[in-house]
Amino acid sequence: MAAALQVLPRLARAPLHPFLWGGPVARLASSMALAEQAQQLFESAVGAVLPGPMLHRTLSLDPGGRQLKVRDRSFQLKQNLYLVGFGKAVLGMAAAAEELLGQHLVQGVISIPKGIRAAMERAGKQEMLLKPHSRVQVFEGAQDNLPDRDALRAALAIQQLAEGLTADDLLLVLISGGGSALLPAPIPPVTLEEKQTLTKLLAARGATIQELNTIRKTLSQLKGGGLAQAAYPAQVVSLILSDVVGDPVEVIASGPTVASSHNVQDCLHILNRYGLRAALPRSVKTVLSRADSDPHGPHTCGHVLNVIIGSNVLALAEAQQQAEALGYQAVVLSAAMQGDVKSVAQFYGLLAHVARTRLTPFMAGASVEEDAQLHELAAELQIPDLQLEKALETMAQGRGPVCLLAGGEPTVQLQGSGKGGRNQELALRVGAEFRRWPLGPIDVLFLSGGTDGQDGPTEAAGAWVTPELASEAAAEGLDMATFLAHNDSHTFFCRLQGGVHLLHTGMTGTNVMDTHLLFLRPCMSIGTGYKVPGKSKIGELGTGAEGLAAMSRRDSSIVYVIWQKTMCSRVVGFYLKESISGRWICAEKLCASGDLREGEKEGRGPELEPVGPWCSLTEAESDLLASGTRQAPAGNVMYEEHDEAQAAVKEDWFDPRGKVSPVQTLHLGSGSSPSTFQPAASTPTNTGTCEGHSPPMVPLLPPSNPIAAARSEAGSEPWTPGLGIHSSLQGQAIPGSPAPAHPGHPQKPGSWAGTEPASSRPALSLAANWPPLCPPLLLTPRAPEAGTSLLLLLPGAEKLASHSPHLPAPQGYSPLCLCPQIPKAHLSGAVSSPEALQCGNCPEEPVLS
Ligand SMILES: Nc1ncnc2c1ncn2[C@@H]1O[C@H](COP(=O)(O)OP(=O)(O)OP(=O)(O)O)[C@@H](O)[C@H]1O
Ligand SMILES: O=C(O)[C@H](O)CO
Repeated sequence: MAAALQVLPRLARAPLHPFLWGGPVARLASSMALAEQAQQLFESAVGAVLPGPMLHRTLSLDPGGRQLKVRDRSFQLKQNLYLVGFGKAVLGMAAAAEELLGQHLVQGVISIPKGIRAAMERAGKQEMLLKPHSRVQVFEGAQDNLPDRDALRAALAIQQLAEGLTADDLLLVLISGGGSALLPAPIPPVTLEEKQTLTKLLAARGATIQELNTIRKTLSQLKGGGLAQAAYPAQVVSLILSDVVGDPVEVIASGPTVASSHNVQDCLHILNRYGLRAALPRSVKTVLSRADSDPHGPHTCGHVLNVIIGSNVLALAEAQQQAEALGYQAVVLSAAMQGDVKSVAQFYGLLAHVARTRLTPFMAGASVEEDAQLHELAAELQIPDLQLEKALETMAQGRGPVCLLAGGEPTVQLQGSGKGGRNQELALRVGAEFRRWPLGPIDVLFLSGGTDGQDGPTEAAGAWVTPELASEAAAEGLDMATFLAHNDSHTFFCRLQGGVHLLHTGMTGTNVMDTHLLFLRPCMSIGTGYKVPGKSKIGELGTGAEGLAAMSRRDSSIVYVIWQKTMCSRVVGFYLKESISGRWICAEKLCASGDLREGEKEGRGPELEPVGPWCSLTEAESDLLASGTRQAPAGNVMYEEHDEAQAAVKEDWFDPRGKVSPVQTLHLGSGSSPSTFQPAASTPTNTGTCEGHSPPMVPLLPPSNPIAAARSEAGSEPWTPGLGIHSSLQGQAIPGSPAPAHPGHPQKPGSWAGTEPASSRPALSLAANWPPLCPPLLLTPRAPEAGTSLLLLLPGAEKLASHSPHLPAPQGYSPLCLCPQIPKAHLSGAVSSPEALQCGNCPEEPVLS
């Protein structure tokens, strides 16, 4: 006991890590499923970069309508305005330009992706469509983003228009991503087919867009400044929506109005790198051999103004704002995510793992090596603006759920002939990475989507995954590795659960690269269970109510803490912790949906909708958790084998309510401290759907885990922690009086009446009056004797704050001495605050007597 005496004051003073979920979490609690939130954020990102608004921000007419203003430059208008455009966002850009400048426009030609007009019409996006008798001629082509005959016809029409201009004319060039494929004009004798083959090969071998477009420019009449040269001596104003990291105007759509700074040596170098030099068609060799003597020199572009009107930075900023409004700590990791898709996936997988340990510091952390590995990976990816430290710091602040956002364009090296896209492949790879790293009781979701709405040659914009992906796939007999080996991510996601993981937006009419969203949401609720000696299985598993009842019985000796991993109301995994030894037991597939229906029959109150599949511990997680159960500490009854624990748990009775976030979680009431807290008159009820649900409960154990600290410092285990007080006891009679029927819950006869040890009484009494969802943690000595004090760790205001935006900033847990001299009256039903449990002589810091 002496050791404990030394520990306690320290415990009391320990700067407990606040686990704060601020006010906005209440909004988060509107309980949209994570996937819905992810899709909503993705859509908001896309919405922020729609072409019309961006064009209007850059262009204006002077009041007299004589001058066109482009940022701070002015151009004279005198029936001299022409327009050309090419790219995935150009239809909307042209519509906005026509809206503004229609009366001045003499003629226009645009080249846009096949089907985009019909898609916009179907979606009712009038603002993206040209007027019925528009002066702008539209060509649709480049099916699946590959240059074709239609695109070639468009390119020729654009070239013709440009070549016909005079020094009095002004050519407005609208450029966006996808422009290269939509403006193919190979230099003879290179044919369209030869150019197509070469670019396809380069892309498939993982060439970056910079490399790809260096080659394209050299083989094209219009790229690399060729269009500007064709329009000379007319004035040229290019409005560019960037889809390339860093917004390099010479790369976007292969820079048709920017002089190329590359030479033939650069091209040969690239072709060598991808093993394509030897097999080059003769025509390509011919053009390359002529290229250096006929460059599109810089002098040809002095008449050009190139202006970037938008990029994915804008999209990320909007999504960040939306994420914050949903209650997330949102950090933009980078707007320049690039590199091989495998490395990028590894980065996100490891980041989620490291992040998890920062968000749930009371659990085993990532090792120093893993941290270093993450930084190494980041360095290898050479992401110029990566905000990794900021992201990690944000998590370590423990202010609740985190959303990391990134933009960019990783590269895929095609090995197979499957159907997929960069985003779906990345998502699938990240899903596979999640399996490698134990993520613990935390909701994780990764989404990758192309802002153009079309990922590779597929109908989908991208996909989202969670750590459950591997088990979900296995349940449907889908082998992720095989699909990855064939670059068949789209087929994989189509087959998995009827395609629910796919992101479908249809063509968006814009294009600013890809968006990656990584959501990390601590999502545990907690309960206690117990082991009755002499029985071969866990007696009951459930919420704190059952745990308390169990602890109040002399014959129960071990409290288990059950972490439930939930996504919305759906429980996807369970973790049991033997709370004295701190060892984990994995309770995979703790229950099946059939059990729930069983519970329903028995009328045990609000039920979850059965929503399998139920378990999702990855193999790695299971192994890790199960391995902790092998060495049971002496004196504790432990399951030796993971399987046995699982079997026991499965057989057993449990209360499905324990698997749902409690119902009383939103707008619970207000008050400046636990003692003045006023529960709201009514609380939302569990409808069994996502609506009206709270965020999952916050953990009962304080994040910095004083128990572990006590244990390691004391070198012994004097405490029985984990006796949580659960809100479901609220309003119940306290021990000593006849046990009331728990609403919707069959009371076990005699489970707590009169048999509880003295040490449990304050907790039970307090529980009877404690505001919901404010469960204190009671530490009782292992062998409570008369006259023993207890240590009560009160979550205090912080827990309340997490559920009520009106409450002040939390101060952390406050330890409180509950001394045995508490008037008996206080233990018989009238206790309304922790203070009432003090005798008046209690020292400020708890002391064990
Ligand atoms: N089966 C596949 N699996 C994975 N990625 C693929 C697959 N097929 C094509 N890709 C990748 O998709 C990319 C082309 O996709 P997409 O047409 O969306 O191009 P994009 O880069 O968005 O086009 P742009 O930048 O011109 O707008 C290429 O990088 C290619 O490697
Ligand atoms: O068209 C292209 O070249 C790519 O989308 C990059 O802009």
